[in-house]
Amino acid sequence: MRALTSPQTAKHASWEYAEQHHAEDHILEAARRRGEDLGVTPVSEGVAATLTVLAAAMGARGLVEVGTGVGVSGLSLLRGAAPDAVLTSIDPDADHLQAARTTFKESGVPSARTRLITGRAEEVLPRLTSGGYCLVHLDADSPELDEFVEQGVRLLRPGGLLAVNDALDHDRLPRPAVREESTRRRRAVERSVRDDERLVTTMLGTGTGLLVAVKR
Ligand SMILES: C[S@@+](CC[C@H](N)C(=O)[O-])C[C@H]1O[C@@H](n2cnc3c(N)ncnc32)[C@H](O)[C@@H]1O
Repeated sequence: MRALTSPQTAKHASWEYAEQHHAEDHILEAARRRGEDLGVTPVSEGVAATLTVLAAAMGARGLVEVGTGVGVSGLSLLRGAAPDAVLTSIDPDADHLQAARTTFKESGVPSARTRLITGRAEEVLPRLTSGGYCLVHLDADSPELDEFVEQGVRLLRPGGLLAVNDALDHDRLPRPAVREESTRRRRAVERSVRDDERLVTTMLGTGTGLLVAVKR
């Protein structure tokens, strides 16, 4: 009997189903609408849910994020983290940070649990304490992505977790013919994380790829 759907179509349907496994509440929906207004693409629903689960599994207390955006990923991290966890999140765009503040406020996150820093990660990350954090999330496309990864590993305590969103560069990374700068950058990051003996890593297919690594 002929298959009704191609393997690719079936695979895509499974991915879409998995993305929506966790229905989002009205607070994250409102944050996503603010993202549309500002031209910010928040992490996907599947990535948001994965970040919550990872933060919960670790009982994360100190978290660092590059690319606050409208706060979808930040709130998702805090929802999984320990009740006294503090999220340090960095973004150079004041409008994005304001939108994220609204997201945190609407969710009832006390302001003491977020440290929102207006700045570029390449300037801010080197000032943060080595080994002082449980989880580092990177979600900003930058020519300095490899440096953010190196800084992220430096910031993690042993057992800490690094997560890099959009690690498959909008699904372009698996196509060898694609040689966009952003794709090359992510290929290099994937290789360096995989080859780094300090790390245990895997690539999750959620969203457009979530590269995760634990520091030994
Ligand atoms: C894809 S959005 C982040 C979305 C956010 N994680 C969320 O879920 O709402 C990328 C963000 O990275 C910020 N960004 C760009 N360059 C940056 C840099 N060098 N350091 C820190 N953030 C940067 C942008 O201003 C933008 O808000």
